[in-house]
Amino acid sequence: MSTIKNNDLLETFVHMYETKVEQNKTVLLSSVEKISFIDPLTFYHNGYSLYSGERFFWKHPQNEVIIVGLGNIYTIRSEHKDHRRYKEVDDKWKKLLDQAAIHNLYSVPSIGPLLFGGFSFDPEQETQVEWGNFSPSFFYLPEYMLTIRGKDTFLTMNIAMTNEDEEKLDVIRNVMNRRETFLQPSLPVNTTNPVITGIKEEKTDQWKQAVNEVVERIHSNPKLEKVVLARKISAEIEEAILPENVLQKLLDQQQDSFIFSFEAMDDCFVGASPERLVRKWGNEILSTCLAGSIARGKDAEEDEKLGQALLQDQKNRREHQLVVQMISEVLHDLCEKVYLPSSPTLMKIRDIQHLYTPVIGKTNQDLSILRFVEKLHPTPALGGLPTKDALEEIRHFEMMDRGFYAGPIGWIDYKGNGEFAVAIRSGLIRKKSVELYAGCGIVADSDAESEFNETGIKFRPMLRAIGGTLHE
Ligand SMILES: C=C(O[C@H]1C=CC=C(C(=O)O)[C@@H]1O)C(=O)O
Ligand SMILES: [Mg+2]
Repeated sequence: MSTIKNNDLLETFVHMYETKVEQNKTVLLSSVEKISFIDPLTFYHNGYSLYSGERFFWKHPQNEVIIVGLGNIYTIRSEHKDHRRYKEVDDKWKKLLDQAAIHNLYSVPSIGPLLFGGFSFDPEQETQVEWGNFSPSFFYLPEYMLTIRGKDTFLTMNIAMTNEDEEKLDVIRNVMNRRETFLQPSLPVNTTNPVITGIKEEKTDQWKQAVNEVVERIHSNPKLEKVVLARKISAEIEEAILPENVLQKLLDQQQDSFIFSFEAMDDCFVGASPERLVRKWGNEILSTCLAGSIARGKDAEEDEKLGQALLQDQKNRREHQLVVQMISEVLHDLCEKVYLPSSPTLMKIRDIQHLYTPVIGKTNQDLSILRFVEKLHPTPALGGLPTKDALEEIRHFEMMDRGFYAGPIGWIDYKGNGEFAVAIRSGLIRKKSVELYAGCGIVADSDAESEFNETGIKFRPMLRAIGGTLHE
């Protein structure tokens, strides 16, 4: 199946090791092979018994790339609770890459050593128990990684070795031999629905009251323009739910979204987000403004009417415009050229339609994607405007820890290419419970009841994927 013969691969690894090793340092060895196609969810599932709690999944909305990681051979965290967390992750990643020997004959993004993970929405927020397994800035490098790009399938193997590892050849051989286990066509993933024994949401009236209060504060504080408030619902499940089951449903039902999972010990953060924070590919930057929402119609005619109504609705246009303003300012600061359409179009996904404006920039190649993440997060589609004031309102009114919900989630490869989605339409699977999150942009003319309904629609993709419904 693989294009590299095992003996050659072993020799390559040993040679790479010998050229890089220094006393007591971790050496990263990485090799990329082109392999025959394997279904990405099968690969994910094949990693269950050895790597449960250390797997990730990523699918681009147009299937441009699918990346699946198994095993965690190197974790990168930052304890900083401010903007320094982005640079710290970047520095640690570059430092590890300085010690890497990479065998890769293909010049496509998202193969070879690649860091996957994300940042919590608000590092100043105290971590609540449900997010205990997710450090607020948390990335890892997988041992095995499948990348599918168009017709090409690649397998990356990463080995982290220190000079103290005694049986170096054995370490390398073991990693090489194990790879076949993950490339087997396995039994199909069990797709039975979990039995949901209860869905609860605390304090819905209090949430609507908070919307009214935020509206008042926007009226009384001329500086404050927008605050995004989120709700959380918890579903209790009879038996532990497998991330691959949820991913399978999301792949079937949410084809136009980024589909992701990120496992941390017993827990898994999973979602289907329509919103890109930023993509960097060479020196090209793409960010997207997504804010302003309306339901889908029952038929094409009603759908079209609703879409037109959304395009013309002043409240939603304002919600959207504040995001465009912020994202285009950031791109103007960091890019040499910026292309911004003059008005939004519609993005229609299964349950909802949004106002959508892409922003394209050309930057200096040396600028890290994490610099863009730092400057863009949180956009006013998740935080508000001005950012600092909005975050204070969120801390005060939401009374919960968003954890990774609405934070940046994605990947960076060793060449600096990468993509981050905004982790909305998402949930945290924890053994027998799932926490789901959904938010909405509150502006001066928001109405609590319709914001409540809008978040209700935003819960649907994840609720459907775990087999539940929300009775409103
Ligand atoms: C915060 C969320 O959605 C954002 C993205 C698109 C539209 C939004 C809105 O219309 O309010 C939100 O800003 C969420 O889904 O949890
Ligand atoms: Mg909205």
